[in-house]
Amino acid sequence: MGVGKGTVARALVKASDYFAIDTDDLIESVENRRVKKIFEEEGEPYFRNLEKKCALWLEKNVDNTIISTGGGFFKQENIHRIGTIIYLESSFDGILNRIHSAPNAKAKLKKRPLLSNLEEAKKLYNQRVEDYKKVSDITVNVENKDLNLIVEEILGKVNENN
Ligand SMILES: Nc1ncnc2c1ncn2[C@@H]1O[C@H](COP(=O)(O)OP(=O)(O)OP(=O)(O)O)[C@@H](O)[C@H]1O
Ligand SMILES: O=C(O)C1=C[C@@H](O)[C@@H](O)[C@H](O)C1
Repeated sequence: MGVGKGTVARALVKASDYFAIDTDDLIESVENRRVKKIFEEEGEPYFRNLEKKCALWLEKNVDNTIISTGGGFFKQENIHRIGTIIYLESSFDGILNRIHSAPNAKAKLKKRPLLSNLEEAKKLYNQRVEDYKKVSDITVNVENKDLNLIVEEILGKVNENN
């Protein structure tokens, strides 16, 4: 949430032949409602089940594509069969600064139910940070780094990895 997935994905599309999709966007599209509404109206397990369905579909049907994912998507059992996993690394404060300095900061915070309580969000970040490192094939630090450099690093590391 707020680490720059969307921004980085859009820059990667411009700089390469890849196209990009986003798991939260796919889920919102098939449900015809926002993630926040899905959490409110159906609860988190229902959302996680949609992520699972999405993960199985991605594994079977999507290749050579940049897939940005929701922050909890890494837990999907088939994650390694979907593709190369890139971790955009940042401190919690780095993420918060990003979100707060975004021109649409208020809307962004409203959209993300798990960010509504900062203490809880920090707890979740601390719980996940080691798992993110473990699950990823490639790590790119994005804190205070120019977008062009991030793109260059990702494309370089993906080439090395394949
Ligand atoms: N390398 C960067 N340098 C400076 N600002 C950045 C960089 N990457 C992203 N940002 C800014 O940080 C904010 C959050 O980025 P973005 O919306 O891409 O995050 P996200 O991870 O896709 O968030 P969410 O999952 O909540 O949609 C945006 O205002 C964006 O312009
Ligand atoms: O970190 C998470 O678990 C989430 C992040 C968002 O992108 C959404 O996928 C949803 O709000 C859950």
